[in-house]
Amino acid sequence: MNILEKIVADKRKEVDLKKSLITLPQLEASVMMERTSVSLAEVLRNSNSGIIAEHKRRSPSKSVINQSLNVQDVAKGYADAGVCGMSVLTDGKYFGGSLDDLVLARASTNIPILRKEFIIDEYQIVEAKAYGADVILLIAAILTREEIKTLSELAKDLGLDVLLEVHNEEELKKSLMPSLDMLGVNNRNLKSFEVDLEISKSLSKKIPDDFVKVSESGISSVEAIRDLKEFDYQGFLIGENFMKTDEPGKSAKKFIDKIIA
Ligand SMILES: O=C(O)c1ccccc1NCC(=O)[C@H](O)[C@H](O)COP(=O)(O)O
Repeated sequence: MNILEKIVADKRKEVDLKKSLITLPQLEASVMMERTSVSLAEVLRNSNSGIIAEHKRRSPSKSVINQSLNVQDVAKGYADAGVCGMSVLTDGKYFGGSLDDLVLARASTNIPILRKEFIIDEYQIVEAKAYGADVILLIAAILTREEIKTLSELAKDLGLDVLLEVHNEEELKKSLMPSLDMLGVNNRNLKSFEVDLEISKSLSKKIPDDFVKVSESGISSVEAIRDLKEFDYQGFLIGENFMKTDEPGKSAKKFIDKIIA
C-alpha cells in the first residue's frame, strides 16, 4: 500500500466512525448557509500575488515543519500580509491538523478558507461548511469521475468553491466538469513525494481557461511565481516555505511585497 492509499483507508475508517456518532442529518442541521467571505476563485482572478498560504504543522514528507505556533496567530498574520486565502489542513494522523484548527482560523479572519483534507465522502463536505470553510479540495487521484461530480455538486449547493487537484493529464481529462471553480496542479507526487514545478508548466495549456489555475506545493521563491505566471497560473498554494519560519505571516508579507514590487 502506498502512502496515499494508507491515508485514504484511514480516512474511510475515520468518516465511518464519525457518522456513527453524529449522523449526516444531524450535521446538516448545524450548517449555516451564509457565506463568511468572498469567493477565493474571484479573489485570485483579481489579485496580483495569488498567494494561498497554508497552515501545516507536519506532513508525510516532512515529519516536523512547525509545532509551536497557534493557528489564530498564523491566520491573522496571513490575513494582515494580504494573502488571497488560507488553506487549513484538518487531517490529524498525517498532518497534525484538526477541525478545531479550521474553526479557530475561521473565527480569526474573514479571508477565504480552504479545508485541506482527503475528501472521499459527502459527510466531510457538510463538515467543511459547518466548521466555517469557504472552499473544499477534491483530489482526482483518490476519486472517480462520478465521485468528483457528486461531491463537487454538493459543495456548490452549499455555497462552497471547489478546487480540484490533479497531478497528470489522465487525472485532468477524467475530472473536467462545470461544477469546479479552480484547477490545482500539485507539483508533488503524492505517492513518491517528488516535487517538480515542470508538472504545472506542462499541464497548464491543457486546462481550459474557464477555470482559475492554481499551482500547488514546492514553491519557495518569487522567481518561481513569476515563471508560473507566464503559464497562466493565478493561484499559488504555499505551505512549508512560510510555516517553517517563526512568523509565517511576516514571511508571507515579504514574499507578497516582492511579487507586487
Ligand atoms: O506535503 C506532503 O508531504 C503531502 C504528502 C501526501 C499528500 C499530501 C501532501 N501535502 C498536501 C499539499 O498539497 C501541500 O501541503 C500543499 O500543496 C503545500 O505544499 P508545500 O508548499 O510544499 O508545503
